[in-house]
Formats: sequence, C-alpha cells, structure tokens
Amino acid sequence: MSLAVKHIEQPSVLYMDGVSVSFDGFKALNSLSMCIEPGEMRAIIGPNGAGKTTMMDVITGKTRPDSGTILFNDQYDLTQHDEAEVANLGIGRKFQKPSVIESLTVFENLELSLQGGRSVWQALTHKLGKQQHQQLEEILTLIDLQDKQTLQAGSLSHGQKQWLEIGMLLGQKPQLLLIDEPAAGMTDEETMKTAELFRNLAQHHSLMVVEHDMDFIDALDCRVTVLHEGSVLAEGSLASVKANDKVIEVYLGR
Ligand SMILES: Nc1ncnc2c1ncn2[C@@H]1O[C@H](COP(=O)(O)OP(=O)(O)OP(=O)(O)O)[C@@H](O)[C@H]1O
Repeated sequence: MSLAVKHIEQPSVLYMDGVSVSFDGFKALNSLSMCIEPGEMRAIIGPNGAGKTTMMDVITGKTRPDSGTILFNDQYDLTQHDEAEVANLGIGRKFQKPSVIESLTVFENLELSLQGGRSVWQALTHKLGKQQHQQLEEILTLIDLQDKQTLQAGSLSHGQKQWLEIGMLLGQKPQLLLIDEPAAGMTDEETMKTAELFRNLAQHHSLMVVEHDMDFIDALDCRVTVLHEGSVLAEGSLASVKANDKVIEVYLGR
C-alpha cells in the first residue's frame, strides 16, 4: 500500500517531493522537488552531473530513491513500481541515442511499436486492425515521415530516426513523455522542426525534455527548470532563468 502524501493542492501529472539518491555517499539527487501540471511541457537544463539522468531514472523505476515522494497523476507512487510497470502506467522514455531497427522500414518499426508483447516475426505477420492502421497513419503524419514509410530506417537522417523513435513511443499512447537531449546531433533545421513537433505533441501529452541547446528550448516556448547538484536551482521562463545570477554562475556563464 502506498503511504505517499502530497503537500500541494493543484493537480499534477508528475509530483516529486524531497527526492534523494546517493551513490557511494555522493548525492546525485538532493531533496529534489518539482511538479509538472497535466498537459504541460517542461524543459530541464543544468550543467553536466546536475542529476538530470538520475531524475529520469528514479521517475521510470530504473533507480530507487533513498527517500522522497514521486507521484504520477496524484495516484501512483512511482517509487513502488519497476520500469515495465511505469511504462504501462503511461510514462514513455526516450533515450538520447535512437534505437530504431535499421533493417526494417519506417512503417514496420511503427507497426512493431503498436504490437508490444509480440515477437518481431509475430508482429510483422499479424495484420493491423483498422484502428491501429489509423493510429499509425496519424503518427506518420505527426512525425512527418509519410513519404518515407517504405524506406529502411537505416537510410534515414539522424533527425528522422529521432522522430521515428518518438513516433514509436507514441504507439504506446503515453500520457507523459520523458525525452533526453533530442536535439543533440541534429542540424539547425531538424532542431527547429523537432521543436515544432514537440509543441504539437504537447497538445495531447505532458512532456519533460532534457536539453542543452538554448535555441531549441527557446523554440519550445515552455517553463524551464534548472537543476544543479541534484536539486532545483531556478524555475520559470527561459528569459527569467537566463537572467538569474545563480544560473549564470553555475551553468550559462561558464
Ligand atoms: N550509477 C552511478 N554510480 C555512481 N555515480 C553515479 C551513478 N549515476 C550517476 N552518478 C553520478 O551522479 C551525478 C549525476 O549524474 P547524472 O548523469 O544524473 O547527471 P546529468 O545532469 O544527467 O549529467 P549530463 O548532462 O552529463 O548527462 C554525477 O556526478 C554522476 O557521476
């Protein structure tokens, strides 16, 4: 039974309060507290080692926090669930490196993502239902790969592979998406197109996006949280955190 207690009234899709994680005595997260509202897109920035990856790890059940509360939808105590259970609850995570199957086509990769639980062979020989077909078409349109759907994923550009992988996450219909450095390695054009994709995604999902690229974050046009030494250093609009003396000192000004 969960004993997690929430200390604020407003509804949240993700609520973290006093979350700490130590590795051999080193506090990677140090009483981290943060809230994401339903339907919100939030950018997370901070210097190397600030705890961004560790934060995603504790949310997704990969790492157990030593202390603190993490609630999903004000209902599920995420510290009590493993990675598979957290994914099933509706939290999708995208790691920095794309992991699409390069020898399969764009369509087949998406087809697989809609048929979680089946083997690759079963999924590819099992016909999609009408609803799944429609869902797949919608995802292809959203990630703008309709005219590439018969191409092998290995022939896509780096940016297109990232979009495909985001499309594959959408196949699981997650409510909250955690995305790690999506713009890394992208051209400027791909970066801006990714920001547009995320603004579209934010109409139907909550998003937490870890990123270092300030032009990309500016284009996301969302609230920004700055992490430093495992806790929140500042939070607000990009303009406000960029003007924050502490943020300039530990991150931007270096
Ligand atoms: N499994 C682990 N064992 C020991 N130390 C760890 C472990 N995972 C993370 N750390 C340490 O915890 C701190 C936070 O790391 P984390 O990867 O969360 O930071 P980050 O903000 O994601 O950094 P980056 O921007 O470089 O990805 C770092 O000092 C890191 O060395």
